Amino acid sequence: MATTTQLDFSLFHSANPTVRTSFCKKLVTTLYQNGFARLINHGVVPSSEIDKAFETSRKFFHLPLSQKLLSPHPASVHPHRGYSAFGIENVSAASKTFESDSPPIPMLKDMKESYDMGSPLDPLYANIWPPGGVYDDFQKVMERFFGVCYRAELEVLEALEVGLGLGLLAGSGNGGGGGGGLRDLHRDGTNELRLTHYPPVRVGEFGGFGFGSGGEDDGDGKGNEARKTRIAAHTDFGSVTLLFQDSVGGLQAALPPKSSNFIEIESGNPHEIILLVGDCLEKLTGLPACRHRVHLPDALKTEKEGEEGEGEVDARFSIAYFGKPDREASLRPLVEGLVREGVEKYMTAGEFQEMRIQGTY
Ligand SMILES: O=C(O)CCC(=O)C(=O)O
Ligand SMILES: [Fe+2]
Repeated sequence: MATTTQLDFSLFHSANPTVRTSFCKKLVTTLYQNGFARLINHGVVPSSEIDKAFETSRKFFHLPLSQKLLSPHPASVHPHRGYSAFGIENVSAASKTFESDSPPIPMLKDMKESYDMGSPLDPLYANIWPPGGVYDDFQKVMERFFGVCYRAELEVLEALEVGLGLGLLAGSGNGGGGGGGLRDLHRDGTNELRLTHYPPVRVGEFGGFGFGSGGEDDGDGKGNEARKTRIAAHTDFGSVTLLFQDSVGGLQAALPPKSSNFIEIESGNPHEIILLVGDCLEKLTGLPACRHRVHLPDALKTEKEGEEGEGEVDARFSIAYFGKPDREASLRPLVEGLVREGVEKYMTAGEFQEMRIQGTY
């Protein structure tokens, strides 16, 4: 199994400026090389809050389907809020419509159910909570966790500013003058949080391992019914994703970042923050967006030598916090070398996200 390095985020809080700066540079180098980083000792999202969020998520998904459907994700793409039952969202469909330099992504059905929420202060979209009596603590716990993650996001963005040498003119934004900090573009907190539950599944149901009728890498788009995964390969739309996972495994990232070679991002423990570079951060800084998926864990791949892949992969729970630039923020690169000559107007983050989300459902 590949091993991916953990970075000690407590060094960012060091009183010694040299230690702090060198940590930030290491973070940036790691993200340039991998598109993701594993942060430990961060303290910024307390372990007790993470445990509580996972416990709440488990309780929510264990409710009867009829109860979960009382806070349904609308049939349209907006608002991206509420509960999506097993088989509703198909991430590879969205990824296919997006023009990128990544290899084409064959159609795979996602085996998951999820619950999405946004900022309680979002002026555009309200959250869709379970009605009274269904799960009364849910909203309180999730809103609190959302706030904690936003504070963590701002710290991560600050570390990136230091590591990239940005933000020297912090406060100026990036409205054409250049040189503003990343945090200036993330003031509204119009971010999203997603709880995901991947039910237990037989090993043989996964596509792409030479049994069943999978075959993820042939990409002919046929026989979709048989091609299943937990979540198909994609990049996240925003700037930084803070991901928390349990110990089941199967989260995989393309390494090198734009390739189709996937390595497993091991589950250290649920308190680790897995930091993924998203599309907007790539546009702003040139750090490569992390193409990732959740598939058959490496530890179970030996089963492909077995009879019919009859073993079972445990249920998996994850929590993803998607930090995004403000809707009005321009995606003009903050790194001057990336600014394209002749381009006068860059898309706003809101316009870009809209383009990406169309086709997800
Ligand atoms: O479940 C995971 O670990 C990843 C989820 C994910 O990539 C997403 O929801 O965008
Ligand atoms: Fe993702």
